[in-house]
Amino acid sequence: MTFTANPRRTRLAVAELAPDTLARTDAAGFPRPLAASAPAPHRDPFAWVAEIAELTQPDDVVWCDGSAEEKQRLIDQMVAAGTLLRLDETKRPGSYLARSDPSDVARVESRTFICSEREVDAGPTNNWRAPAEMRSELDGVFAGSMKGRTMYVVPFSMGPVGGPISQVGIEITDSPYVVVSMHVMTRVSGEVLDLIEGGQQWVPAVHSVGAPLVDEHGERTADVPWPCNETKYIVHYPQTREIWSYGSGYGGNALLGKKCFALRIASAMARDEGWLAEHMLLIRITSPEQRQYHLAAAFPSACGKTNLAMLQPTVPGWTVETIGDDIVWMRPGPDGTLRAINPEAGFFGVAPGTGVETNPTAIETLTHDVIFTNVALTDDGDVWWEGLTPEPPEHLVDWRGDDWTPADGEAGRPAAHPNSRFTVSAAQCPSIADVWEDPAGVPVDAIVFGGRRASNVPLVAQATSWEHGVFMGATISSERTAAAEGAVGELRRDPFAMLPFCGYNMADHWSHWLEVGAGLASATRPKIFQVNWFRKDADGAFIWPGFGENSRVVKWITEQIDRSRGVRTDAGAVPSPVGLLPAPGALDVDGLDLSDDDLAALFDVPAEAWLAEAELTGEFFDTFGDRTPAALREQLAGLTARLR
Ligand SMILES: Nc1nc2c(ncn2[C@@H]2O[C@H](COP(=O)(O)OP(=O)(O)OP(=O)(O)O)[C@@H](O)[C@H]2O)c(=O)[nH]1
Ligand SMILES: O=C([O-])CC(=O)C(=O)O
Repeated sequence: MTFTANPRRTRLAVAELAPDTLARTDAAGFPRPLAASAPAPHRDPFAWVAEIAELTQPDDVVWCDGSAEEKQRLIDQMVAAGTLLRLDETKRPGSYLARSDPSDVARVESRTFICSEREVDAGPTNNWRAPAEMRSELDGVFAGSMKGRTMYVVPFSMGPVGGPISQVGIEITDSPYVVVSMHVMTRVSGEVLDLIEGGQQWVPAVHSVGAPLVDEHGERTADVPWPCNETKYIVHYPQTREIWSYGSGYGGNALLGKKCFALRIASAMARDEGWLAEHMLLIRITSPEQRQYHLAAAFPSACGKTNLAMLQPTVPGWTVETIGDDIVWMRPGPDGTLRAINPEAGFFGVAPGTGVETNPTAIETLTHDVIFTNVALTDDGDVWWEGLTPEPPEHLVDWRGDDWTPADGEAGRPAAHPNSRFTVSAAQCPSIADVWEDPAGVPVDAIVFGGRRASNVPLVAQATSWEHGVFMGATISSERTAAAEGAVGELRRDPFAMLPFCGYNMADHWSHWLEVGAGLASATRPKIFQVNWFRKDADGAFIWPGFGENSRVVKWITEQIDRSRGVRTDAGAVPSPVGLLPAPGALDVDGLDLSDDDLAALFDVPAEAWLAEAELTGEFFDTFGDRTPAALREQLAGLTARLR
């Protein structure tokens, strides 16, 4: 095994990592627990790297520094290995296509585990396993898992390096695709090691594709473009802040700064430390009067966060700037406002459905320096996916590498995988706000919860109080999308859009939200709203035009904030059993091809259906037993009474 030291840290010679730190037994001869058991904040990163190398047995260990040269070197290596295909330089400069193994295309929620000491602390919505049991299982799984491969050590920051709301981690991975993606999605930097040495808490994250290049006889085996393993583990120890991921090279399973750290582990940190880690986009809105508002919105995976984050308003005089499209960390500031950052540095966005009509900003963002995964390849070396252009090209190579013609599409075989993605730096997004990297964050004025609902849920409603808003968040249901394995279209509860991402008991998450809200200054406490772009008519067509037209809803939301602050005195809303709805005429629908019946259908609150849903909400709350906050039970009783 050879170690390539981070050039900034020459003292990391292999001799210094040898035998002491690699010993598997302590001085008294007892088996030493593997890296996985020491609480993260006190762990020595160099000893930890040595332990993981000892366990996984790679050929080489390479410390990554986040430089452009490092990224290009790995890209060139992946092009040579067939993992990446270089796209035509004149059409898509600096861009590449990866085709994953067809079995490794989305997050695997059934193999995602929250290993808190007590099952009740993971709660009924998470897969729980006892930490000790999982640790010993993973010791076996990871033993020798990197044989024949290079182990990369990737120090990264979520949020600007050293910022007051930021956090750091180190991902160990045997996948160069993951390293290059981490370069785009996080801030990979040697400075992170300085922060860790200075005593900053950090999250150790181990990732292996689970495909050693040496067989059971010790013989070298050939590599494949997308190595992975049928068996997968996405494991989190929220109490000791650790992540172990095995068997997948894809997105949220493997880029461990994203869902694993920035949501599952960070949500547990946030609960302990009084802040919030949420599955949200973050935008800055400027009105024609130059008033500014910051809006954070939680939607389940593939329900429109990236689209709303890059909204091009159709209402004249308004602008929306992007700060983040997937994850938001919010911390009460010294002045009682809620300050928010986007901890990521890039977008890992859904390709299908992204076109000039729906998200022109994304299309502009994607003109160069992009890694596409599982989209289709055109005959002239560019990419295509369903929704990029109204008509598909005459011939394509589909996401599996097979020939494809429009007839295949008509036969129900999409050219791009429904969860195909682009990985691109946020800095190259034309609508990125100049404050997007402000370490102190932006003050949040509005919090929005959304989902994909064909019926029942109105286009927009405002919560009547913080508690009511938390109730709205806790009761989100949404139709399943292709972002995770499972039946697409099936309605499932997705509280706070965090069902797959909360690293502790979901009901405790609701209590935490109630507490954080109570601690905010009442004058600037964000107002909470619920939206639904996806309501359908009897023929199954979307009633609301969506996309850029969502700016009309955003405008009403900001006007409601103005009203709450006395900036406007006109009546903007009328009560309904489910919250405040826009008063007649208050939602700007000028110029939209929307009949009065359509508008009525968008805001219809069918009492019967809502009562049935309220009953199911009661059952859902019961699954959390007495952990469900009393305030939410009161909200449910209030809703039921109003509906009756
Ligand atoms: N009908 C309709 N579809 C929309 C709207 N906004 C987004 N979509 C579609 O929803 C899909 C997912 O949108 P994204 O914005 O990528 O979703 P996301 O929430 O960022 O997804 P993740 O990256 O998985 O978290 C795309 O196919 C979009 O075209 C809308 O306002 N109306
Ligand atoms: O994590 C992923 O693989 C992709 C993603 O953003 C999501 O599913 O919300």
